[in-house]
Amino acid sequence: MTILRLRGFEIHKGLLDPAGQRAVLDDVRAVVKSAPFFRPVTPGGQKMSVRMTSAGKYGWMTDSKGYRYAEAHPDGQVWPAIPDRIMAIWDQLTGLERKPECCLINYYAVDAKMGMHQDRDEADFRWPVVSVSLGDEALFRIGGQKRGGKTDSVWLQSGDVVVMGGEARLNHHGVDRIRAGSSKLLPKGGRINLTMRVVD
Ligand SMILES: O=C(O)CCC(=O)C(=O)O
Ligand SMILES: [Fe+2]
Repeated sequence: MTILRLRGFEIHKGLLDPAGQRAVLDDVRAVVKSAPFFRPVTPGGQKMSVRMTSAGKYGWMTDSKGYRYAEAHPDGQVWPAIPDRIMAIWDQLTGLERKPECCLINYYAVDAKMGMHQDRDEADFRWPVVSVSLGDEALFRIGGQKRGGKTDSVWLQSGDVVVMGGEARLNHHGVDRIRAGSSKLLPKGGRINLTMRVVD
């Protein structure tokens, strides 16, 4: 197993083997059954291209009222628990007693992307963010703590897991594009990304 370090992010290449990816995908499907994907709208009124849902005490969401963590899905139901197998990835890579209270699930159709941003709606940036890639490859761009400036890009493949922590916790990052047809994991193509965060 190789670990790449890029701008302070740790990229664990192929942490999940194909069987592990399928098992995590089954867990994601169970979450999505009770908390269906929705299409979030930015505070500025733009529909995001990704579809989202969450597991855990909190879900991350955005609408006209702003970016925030919410204790209920837009349909009013509480979020399902973070599946054990997904939590185990957090345990393996961070070794922390503290557990994430949110696992955000993003679905990228092949034409979806995510603009450069920081993950900064959490209370304490000393806790890392752990990000799992499933399905088609994504061109992931990493910058610094300030907007603009130099960036580096890397293709994330199914089974890769990124740890965004330490000095790099507030580095800007985004997804420029998805490489259609690059994985057979999702029958209809596209990509799923899971990000685990400590919220409170
Ligand atoms: O899809 C990814 O790899 C990153 C997702 C992300 O940055 C986020 O949800 O905050
Ligand atoms: Fe992010």
